[in-house]
Amino acid sequence: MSVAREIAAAKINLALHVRGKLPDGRHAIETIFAFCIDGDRLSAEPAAELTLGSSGLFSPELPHSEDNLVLKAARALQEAAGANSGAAILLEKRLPVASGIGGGSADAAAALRLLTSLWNIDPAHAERVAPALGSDVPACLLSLSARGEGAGDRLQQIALPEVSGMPVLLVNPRVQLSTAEVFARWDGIDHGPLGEDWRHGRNDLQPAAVQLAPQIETVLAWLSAQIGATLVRMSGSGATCFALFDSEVPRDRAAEAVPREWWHLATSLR
Ligand SMILES: C[C@@](CO)(OP(=O)(O)O)[C@H](O)COP(=O)(O)OP(=O)(O)OC[C@H]1O[C@@H](n2ccc(N)nc2=O)[C@H](O)[C@@H]1O
Ligand SMILES: Nc1ncnc2c1ncn2[C@@H]1O[C@H](COP(=O)(O)OP(=O)(O)O)[C@@H](O)[C@H]1O
Repeated sequence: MSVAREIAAAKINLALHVRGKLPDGRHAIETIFAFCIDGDRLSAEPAAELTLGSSGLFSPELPHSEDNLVLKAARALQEAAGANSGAAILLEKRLPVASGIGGGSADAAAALRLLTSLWNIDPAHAERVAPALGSDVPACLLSLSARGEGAGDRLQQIALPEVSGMPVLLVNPRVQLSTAEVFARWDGIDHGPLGEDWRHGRNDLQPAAVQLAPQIETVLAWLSAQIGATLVRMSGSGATCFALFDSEVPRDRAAEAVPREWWHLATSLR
């Protein structure tokens, strides 16, 4: 039987500026999305019903399968396309849950791509259902570098030759942070737009995330002290932080030295 496979690529926000509030209560952001070559892994094969199984280090931390964004995405797509086929989906959960690197959004987007191909339906259905599944889902559906505005779902694809293929180290102090709680603690001050060069940008959610998880400052300081780290920042609403490197050797050396109680992933950007 044919098995379809997809990577739910880990997302990082190279910069994330919060500019204000939107009428729907969410926040207006300006961000640069970049994607790693690694992430969660999804596979699916045709079946009469829609089912989800999971494996992987972070599988025990996933919500009950009906609340899982993978099944929510699958049901939304089924409805939009009027498809009555099912699928047996498997999720290998390798990325920490609620960690600022896409997580559920990347899985939902990967499920949309996977089922679009398995059910042989128009990809426009996936694009239509993506925004309601989460502000980050349209970016994750694309999984290519992009500038995001609005709630993060108004996208403009951009080439980022300066980081394409660049080695990156992701580190999480093993604390889950709720995106809603972090946004709720944003100081309400517009610290200015994200200009042309994201390297001069910031992550405006960092102070709010640090209030909830002070360990983030320890991770940022640790990454900044690593030889060869050229830029260190927190991703999304945290608590995962990343360091960019010019080559793999110093990234791997840093990866080997990551304290054992933290999670890390040595990878590179697409
Ligand atoms: C902060 C970002 C940056 O890329 O990433 P993560 O930390 O989740 O990875 C995203 O904007 C997160 O997108 P996503 O994870 O899809 O969030 P959603 O499910 O849409 O929203 C969860 C909650 O976060 C808040 N939220 C989200 C997006 C936004 N622009 N403003 C908000 O205030 C709202 O309280 C919302 O109810
Ligand atoms: N497949 C999934 N992977 C991770 N989280 C999921 C998944 N499905 C649902 N969730 C829920 O979504 C929340 C993670 O969302 P969010 O905080 O936006 O994560 P992140 O910051 O990693 O993007 C978690 O609280 C989790 O309960």
